[in-house]
Amino acid sequence: MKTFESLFAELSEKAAARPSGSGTVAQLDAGVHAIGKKVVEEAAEVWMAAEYESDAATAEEISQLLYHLQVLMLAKGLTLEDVYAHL
Ligand SMILES: N=c1c2ncn([C@@H]3O[C@H](COP(=O)(O)OP(=O)(O)OP(=O)(O)O)[C@@H](O)[C@H]3O)c2ncn1[C@@H]1O[C@H](COP(=O)(O)O)[C@@H](O)[C@H]1O
Repeated sequence: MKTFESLFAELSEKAAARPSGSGTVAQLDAGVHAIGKKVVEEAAEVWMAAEYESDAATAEEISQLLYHLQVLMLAKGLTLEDVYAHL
């Protein structure tokens, strides 16, 4: 099963290799402003799913929020350690 760490490693490789067709590369090219909007959008979807949808739907929305947070980390050059230092 994919984990937060393994997804971050995968996305870091995509950012470096820039394979064609990667949504992550497209997001990074769109920039911090666009990625930030996706983070806010996904956060709202998490909230709505938690209040009105199933646990499974909520878990899926949370996974999407985590993905977009990782894309934002990459766009800003932040590492897992930078974030974990504050946990
Ligand atoms: N885990 C994810 C992931 N979660 C969410 N998303 C993106 O976030 C979007 C979810 O947004 P919504 O459900 O709100 O759908 P949407 O509004 O129609 O989406 P958009 O039109 O905004 O793209 C999806 O369409 C994906 O583009 C993800 N995109 C990629 N990954 C994983 O990231 C890795 C690298 O992906 P690529 O860079 O695309 O190769 C792979 O392992 C993927 O499984």
